[in-house]
Amino acid sequence: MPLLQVKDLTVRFDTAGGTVHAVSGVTYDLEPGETLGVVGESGSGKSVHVLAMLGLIPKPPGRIAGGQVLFEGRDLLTLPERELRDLRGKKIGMIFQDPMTSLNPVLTVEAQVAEAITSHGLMSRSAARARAVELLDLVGIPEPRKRVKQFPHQFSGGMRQRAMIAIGVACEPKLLIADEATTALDVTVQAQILDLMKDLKRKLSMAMIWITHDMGVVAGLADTVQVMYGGRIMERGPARAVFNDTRSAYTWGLLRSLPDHSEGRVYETHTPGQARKRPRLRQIAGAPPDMTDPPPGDPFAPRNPFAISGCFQEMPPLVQARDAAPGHLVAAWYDLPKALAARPDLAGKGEGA
Ligand SMILES: Nc1ncnc2c1ncn2[C@@H]1O[C@H](COP(=O)(O)OP(=O)(O)OP(=O)(O)O)[C@@H](O)[C@H]1O
Repeated sequence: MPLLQVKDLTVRFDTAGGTVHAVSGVTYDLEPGETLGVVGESGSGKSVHVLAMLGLIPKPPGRIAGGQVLFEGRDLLTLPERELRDLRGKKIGMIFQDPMTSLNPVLTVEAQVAEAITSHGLMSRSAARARAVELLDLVGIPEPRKRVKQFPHQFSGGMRQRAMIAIGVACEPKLLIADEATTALDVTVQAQILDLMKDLKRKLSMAMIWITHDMGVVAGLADTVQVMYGGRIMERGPARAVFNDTRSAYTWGLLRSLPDHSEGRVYETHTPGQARKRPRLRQIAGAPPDMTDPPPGDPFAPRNPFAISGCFQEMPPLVQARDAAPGHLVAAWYDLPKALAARPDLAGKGEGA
């Protein structure tokens, strides 16, 4: 049985400027131990979709307009707040970049890690303090016995993020959700944290949802990649399939606009028949959509060089892509491999478009 089943999750924000269609009909399953990378530009609904399932969106202006989120078979959207609060941090760990939910500057790291455990009644205070040292060791903080007595300002940015991860995994959750958890870190530290996460995933056999705007970050970490745009899933599938046999023009655009530091990572950005050499970096032309009362159709259509007339009329369903790996889904009226074959100027061999 899947650990998490998200069914038709739809979230709206009722604002003075109109209704924001933040998340529309998001549907997917997450298996125990699976790592899902959720990727998309700012405003694509990545954060809101997880905040909504955890009962953390402000209501109002937010509201769940439909759907179910089954975690171990129980619908999180109808769970009493007290039970949901207990689940958060215990069975579902969270690491957010948001400073509001990050470390408390006036408490020692020990107090904060121990609190994450004792607040769920899992251990006595003294046992939790001993566990805090083990957890710092687990996340690769040197001299954990000494470090645990220190305050967050005595830690470097990377070490602080490791401490946040220690808190996120303190109760050995079944699911860890990380939202832009490495975005503020420099590239070297980011790579170290990603290695740590791969290691932890194995040791704790937990499932992960890793949210990022950077395709490069999920390469090598995620089993499954889910690309979101305009509050919808545009493409989803085994990571290798999404990177190497891309079917959504939006994913293709994201892969072409990877920053320089992603060069040399483990994936190749090509579709069959395309040159293997990475094209020169190009931003996706155009601006993200205004999600207030969006027009019908595929939200990416106005920015999509391969859009056909149907893209402007009706949102395509998310379905198995033709001749693709099992479970490789795409929402597109156009056929990207064919469209790229017909537009060698866009497929690119390192020349600018
Ligand atoms: N409190 C709010 N009131 C109104 N609109 C909101 C609110 N929170 C989020 N939204 C809107 O919901 C949409 C989805 O936002 P979301 O934060 O999920 O995007 P994201 O893909 O996670 O981007 P980012 O990485 O910038 O957080 C956006 O259009 C955003 O403006």
